[in-house]
Amino acid sequence: MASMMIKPVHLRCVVRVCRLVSQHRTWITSCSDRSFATEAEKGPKIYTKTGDKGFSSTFTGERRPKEDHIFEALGNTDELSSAIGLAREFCLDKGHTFTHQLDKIQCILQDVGSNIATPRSSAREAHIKRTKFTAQPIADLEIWIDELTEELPPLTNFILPSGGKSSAALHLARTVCRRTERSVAPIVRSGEADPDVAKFLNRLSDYLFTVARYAAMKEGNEETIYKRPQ
Ligand SMILES: Nc1ncnc2c1ncn2[C@@H]1O[C@H](COP(=O)(O)OP(=O)(O)OP(=O)(O)O)[C@@H](O)[C@H]1O
Repeated sequence: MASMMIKPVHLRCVVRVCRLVSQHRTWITSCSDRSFATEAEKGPKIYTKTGDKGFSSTFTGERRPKEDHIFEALGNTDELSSAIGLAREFCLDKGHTFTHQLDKIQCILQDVGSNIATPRSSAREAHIKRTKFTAQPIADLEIWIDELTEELPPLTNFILPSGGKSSAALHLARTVCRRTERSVAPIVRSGEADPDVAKFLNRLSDYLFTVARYAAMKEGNEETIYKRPQ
């Protein structure tokens, strides 16, 4: 989860590093051997050990157990972005033209994480302003779904996740998206996260289904059709 968002602890580290830099500035500028990097030059360590006892922090500074529904949803969002990242690599290998959409979605998922990590009940006005989730990404997904669907043959059968590596990886990302949606739903229902986050995830699984079919079609791969076993 370290790459998921800028944590409060990172902000604290930035402050600490700035202080260290100013304390050591005289030494740094007078040092002739620049290959001897100070802690301040290297930046804060990725591990703070503050999570070792099974508790972690929300963006609002609350300490909660790691099995809390907030961290569950954050973990799922992180996994979703990773699944899309892997699918994107397969799609890039095949020269697909929609990979910029996957890039954008991965960035939006960072915003989804920030919104989830900021429970409204403990958030100050500044937190809410900074982590507000807008409706625009939902509209973007709808435009992309409609454009891709126009090129696809109509769906007449149940299809199974298949159709080549790009397509199958996009289907896998779709299923992680649905798990993410399931874990976010109770958080939104309790008023702790923005309802547009849930809408975005709901639309994203439709987008991933559509783009998976599109990838299979563009690569000339057959999708496996469900057949009732005889
Ligand atoms: N297991 C987890 N799953 C999902 N989200 C997590 C998990 N652990 C922490 N988080 C969230 O992700 C942020 C970054 O994770 P990180 O692993 O750096 O936290 P930590 O375990 O509390 O700290 P550290 O790893 O430095 O001891 C945390 O501030 C918290 O909001």
